[in-house]
Amino acid sequence: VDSLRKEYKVKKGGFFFKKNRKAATKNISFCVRKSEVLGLLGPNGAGKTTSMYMLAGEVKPIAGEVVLCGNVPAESPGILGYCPQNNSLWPNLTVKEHLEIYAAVKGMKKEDAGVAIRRIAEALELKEHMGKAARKLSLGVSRKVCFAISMLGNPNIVLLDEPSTGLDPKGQQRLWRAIRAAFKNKDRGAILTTHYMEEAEAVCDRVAIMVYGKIRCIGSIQQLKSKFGKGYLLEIKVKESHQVDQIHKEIIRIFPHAARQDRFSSLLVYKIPKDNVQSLSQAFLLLQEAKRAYNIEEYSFSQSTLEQVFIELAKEQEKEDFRLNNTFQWRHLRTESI
Ligand SMILES: Nc1ncnc2c1ncn2[C@@H]1O[C@H](COP(=O)(O)OP(=O)(O)OP(=O)(O)O)[C@@H](O)[C@H]1O
Repeated sequence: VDSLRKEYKVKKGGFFFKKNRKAATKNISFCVRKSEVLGLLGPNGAGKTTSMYMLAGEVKPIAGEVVLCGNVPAESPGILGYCPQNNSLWPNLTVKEHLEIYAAVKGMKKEDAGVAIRRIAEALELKEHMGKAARKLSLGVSRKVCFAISMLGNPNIVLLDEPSTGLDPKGQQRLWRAIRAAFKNKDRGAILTTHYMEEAEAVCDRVAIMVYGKIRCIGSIQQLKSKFGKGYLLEIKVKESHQVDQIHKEIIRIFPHAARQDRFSSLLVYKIPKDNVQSLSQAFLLLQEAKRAYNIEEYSFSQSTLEQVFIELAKEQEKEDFRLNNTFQWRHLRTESI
């Protein structure tokens, strides 16, 4: 994906903005490797769905280029599978009919289609729903059907726009297993948008975080945590509450800029800035010594979670929204006063 840009016309309060176009994606570029699931994360309005629409060919970009498998046309059968955010199913057709129609559209032979449909129905626990009309399906089952349709015919590239929305935890786990199995060590790749950090951690090999129409960062989850995580989280479970003050002093001695977060009599929680930790082995050595010296029940010392990284980066979009909204109100007021 090379420098993909999309702008929409903006209309607010019944009239157009002075600059009446808003960029939903600002020249985004990235690539998806074979056997990789690339996660596209971002706050609401960051431009994920617009990106998916452009990749699927539903929306025309104003600039940029998408190259699929060495520039094979997207409409070639077997190239692209797409699970859009909305469950676009025919209300009166059954699940089986949906799968058979899409298999035929994708050019699958009838025997191959039968085998593939049985296999995917089993993997996603869809068997008992095969004869039901789409309008009678729950949101979660409809979602699974859309995913199944996108995977039919083993496409080389699959676009999954929030595939697990509406699924219960067990259904999510099943779907994640199916996604992993479909792409791991296979000659194909996927782009998956999600609001669930757990989903990104479970299925994505790399993650791109979009903020305000731009790809703010891209890399493996570990790389993003190391680069954008603000530090570490230390949680200490205290056995003898009279020792809290001494333990606190010891923690400040080990990590001089540790910031205490919560105040419970038996739990101490600290945020530790990165530069207070020269080496992880040294930090664990000192914490082990403190554990023995103060009879600490247990402690955990962990890196920022993907969620914390996401929240930090998403703040940039909030700031930008605030700035734009205020500019707009100011213009609005001026227009009204004229
Ligand atoms: N048809 C449209 N007309 C005008 N503006 C649009 C249109 N579709 C999207 N936008 C705007 O483009 C920006 C990106 O929207 P998009 O739906 O791609 O974000 P998103 O990251 O998918 O959000 P969400 O997580 O809520 O699905 C937003 O500011 C949105 O308001």
